[in-house]
Amino acid sequence: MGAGMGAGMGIVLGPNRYGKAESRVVRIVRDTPRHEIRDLTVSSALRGDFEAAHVDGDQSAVLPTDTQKNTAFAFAKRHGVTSPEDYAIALGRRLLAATPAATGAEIAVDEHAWDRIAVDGDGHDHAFVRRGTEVRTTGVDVSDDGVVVTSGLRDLVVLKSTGSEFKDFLHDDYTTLADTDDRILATALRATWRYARADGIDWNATYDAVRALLLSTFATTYSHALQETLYAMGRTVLETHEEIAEISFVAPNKHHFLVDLAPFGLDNPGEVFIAADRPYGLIEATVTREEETS
Ligand SMILES: O=c1[nH]c(=O)c2[nH]c(=O)[nH]c2[nH]1
Repeated sequence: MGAGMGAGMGIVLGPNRYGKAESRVVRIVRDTPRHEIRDLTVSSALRGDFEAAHVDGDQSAVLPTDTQKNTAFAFAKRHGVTSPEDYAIALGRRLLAATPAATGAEIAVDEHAWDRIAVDGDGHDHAFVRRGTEVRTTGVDVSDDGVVVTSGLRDLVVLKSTGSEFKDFLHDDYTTLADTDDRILATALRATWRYARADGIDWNATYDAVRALLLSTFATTYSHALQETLYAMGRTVLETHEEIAEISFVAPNKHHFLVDLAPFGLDNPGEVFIAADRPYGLIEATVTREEETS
């Protein structure tokens, strides 16, 4: 009963809980060249006797939601993520133990599944494709001039956990970004390619072949920038498919920021990242044949 609130009016605090929702925790295991990825959305909530925080504005029993978030990232390193269940139990126990007023800690973990990109029949060591997000697209223009087919895909989400750098870029007074020799490169690719003709094309086989080329080129090309990766993918497609006149890309740079775990006595050599939602870089490029531009 909240003595300090609604005194005499019969108003009391009902059920309540609080926590940090949807921390995007990405854990890379990189003890060997064959990396593993666990990609989690983690939410925590504490329940218990937090009446004083609501009724009296007294935060002394409240473990901040910011601390709950920090613990989620630190535990991705300290405890590791062998399964969402094991990680969630460890995190829940820790938050409960750290908060005397809590009687329960609820942890929800969504795991986003990644498959290794297949290159020559083998799963790549550090390049991954997100399971089940992509959409195949096509648009056709039919007129007296003929039929123009532009096909493609969107939301092909790919990530490489090494083999990507970004440095020696232009600096001005507002530049704060540090050079990096090793970063996560990830994007939700949108690619559209225009066919040079509409006759005699095996649409399904071509789609499968282009998709496979995009993936294998992403996986095997060392990246100096997303721009270079897009150009490499486009060039390979045009070199391999004479029936394709031009290919265009729209690629959000899905930033993964290394989490500073030093305050918790933990190093973080490229293992625990926060997957940022927005803002994101947006890189767009068309790769075409010389005759198309003249
Ligand atoms: O691949 C990249 N291209 C950029 O143009 C850019 N800009 C930036 O801040 N990071 C990156 N990464």
